[in-house]
Amino acid sequence: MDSCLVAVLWSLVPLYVTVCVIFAVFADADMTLLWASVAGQRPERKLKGLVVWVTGASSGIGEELSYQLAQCGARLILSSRRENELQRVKHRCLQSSNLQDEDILVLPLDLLERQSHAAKTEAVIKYFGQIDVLINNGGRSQRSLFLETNLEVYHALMELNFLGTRGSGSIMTVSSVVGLAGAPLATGYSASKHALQGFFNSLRTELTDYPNILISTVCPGPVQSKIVDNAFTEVLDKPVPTVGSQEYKMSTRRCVHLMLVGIVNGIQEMWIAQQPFLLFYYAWQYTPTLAWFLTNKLGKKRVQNFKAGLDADSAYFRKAS
Ligand SMILES: NC(=O)c1ccc[n+]([C@@H]2O[C@H](COP(=O)([O-])OP(=O)(O)OC[C@H]3O[C@@H](n4cnc5c(N)ncnc54)[C@H](O)[C@@H]3O)[C@@H](O)[C@H]2O)c1
Repeated sequence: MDSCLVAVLWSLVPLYVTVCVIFAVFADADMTLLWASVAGQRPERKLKGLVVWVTGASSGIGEELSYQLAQCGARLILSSRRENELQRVKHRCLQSSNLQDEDILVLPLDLLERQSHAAKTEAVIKYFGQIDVLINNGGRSQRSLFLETNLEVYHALMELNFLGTRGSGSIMTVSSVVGLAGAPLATGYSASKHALQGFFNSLRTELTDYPNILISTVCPGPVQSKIVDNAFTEVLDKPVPTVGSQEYKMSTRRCVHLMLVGIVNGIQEMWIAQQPFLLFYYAWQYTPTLAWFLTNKLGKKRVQNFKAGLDADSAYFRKAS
């Protein structure tokens, strides 16, 4: 190789190392999504007037999605099981945006009652005449050890997170980091998210003749929400005994902003997480042996903490006492 070219390449090494260090410390999403958030289409320009259906709109990520979509001028269908909570979210959407009452349809829906979904969809089409974006966000997590968990819990997780989430149209589906990797205490949850990834990754390719249909999958790491309060345990309807502070997790606002950037820029898979979780995604993708080493080390602590009665999430990096 020409010695001049070698010298130029060597001179670029510090720049490359600096970029990598900055990414490793500050990045909270994959590079495509971060680039789109800096140089891509703006959600407030692209979402105005679109009809967007959000499931799981009564709390956490879905609630924040509703507020940011309303501020972008999207017309909304808000769905989850509790109508009073949806009315509360609608009220706040109207207060914080220029939308009118008729721009937001509150449509209570149980994702487990699949026989009702066709009628609900017809109701939306009758009301708005179209659905531009469906955001499959509703779901529940899990905090229990496989050996202690009833089969009904696994059935419920697949019914809700996977089967309750199928649909048609332009679809954004909220998966998880555990849709790409595994995590102890979440065997059924992780399986349901892997099923989602497999289903939508296959469907996306089947629909390549329809380039206007975007099938997009979001894989968030830990995000502030009610997810731990609402998680399944080893027995159906038994609440999680210890829910620690969620404050160390990524803010819901930031996660949702990146999700909207992703959808308006046509990004098919989005990784959204603070460090060190984001680096973990890359480790799983490019260095599985290292990823397994880390998973086994951290996962062991997570199980020990859980068995000691600590909140498995906030105690993740602490030793059981
Ligand atoms: N918060 C996180 O750390 C995190 C990380 C990765 C993925 N996710 C995913 O994000 C999505 C939203 O979760 P969240 O963190 O906002 O939790 P959350 O518990 O605050 O919100 C979940 C929403 O889903 C709804 N829901 C649950 N069961 C339902 C049912 N049977 N029918 C209709 N609606 C139902 C709830 O009412 C609520 O509105 C979920 O799919 C979750 O798996 C969350």
